[in-house]
Amino acid sequence: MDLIGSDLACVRGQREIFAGLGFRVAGGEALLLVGPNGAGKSSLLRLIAGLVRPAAGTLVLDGGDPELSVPEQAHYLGHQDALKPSLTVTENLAFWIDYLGGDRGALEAALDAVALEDIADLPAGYLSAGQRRRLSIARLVAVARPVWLLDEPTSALDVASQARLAGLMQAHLAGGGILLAATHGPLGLDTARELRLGGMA
Ligand SMILES: Nc1ncnc2c1ncn2[C@@H]1O[C@H](COP(=O)(O)OP(=O)(O)OP(=O)(O)O)[C@@H](O)[C@H]1O
Repeated sequence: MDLIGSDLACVRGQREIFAGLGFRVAGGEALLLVGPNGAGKSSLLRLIAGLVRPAAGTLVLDGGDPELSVPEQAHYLGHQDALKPSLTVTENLAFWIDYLGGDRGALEAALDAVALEDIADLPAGYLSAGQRRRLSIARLVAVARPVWLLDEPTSALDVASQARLAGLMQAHLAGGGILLAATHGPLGLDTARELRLGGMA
């Protein structure tokens, strides 16, 4: 399986963020999007996730499910945690599993994977920033999708949680998954390639 972007261009607010951008990421590979603030790392992830329309270019998941779009085969972890504060940890994850067409039987193991099982009954509104992020990460574990799009996934995570996330990313790659992550620092992946985006500092 290969995620292939060709000649992609992105325009936001009538300003060209990037143009002529190409990349290919194979199953089992990670591509780190690096570059200064405003370079377009988040924009590229949002474009692949189907949240921003490309001004030009094509994006295909070669070897993916031809019945599904690229966004339907991708998990997008953005800056917003997309949780309902009045619902518990378990209820939030159950919502996401249903929404993403997953199996609720995967819920408990996913909470364990992000070490939230002890606060499973707490409303999400009471969670710390790092706990909220871990709950968002749990949906990637609960519902299998071949492409992970992660925007600064370690933000708010403590050292133990960063190591746990690194383990989850490595397992995803070992299973043939594709990973693209925007980051300003190391993510604990030894073999990741980098795509450097330009732009204003
Ligand atoms: N909705 C929007 N409307 C107009 N311009 C936008 C919009 N969203 C982002 N931009 C602009 O697009 C450019 C790229 O932003 P983006 O968030 O993709 O950068 P980034 O590389 O992820 O930056 P950072 O490292 O700060 O997260 C910035 O100049 C930003 O101001």
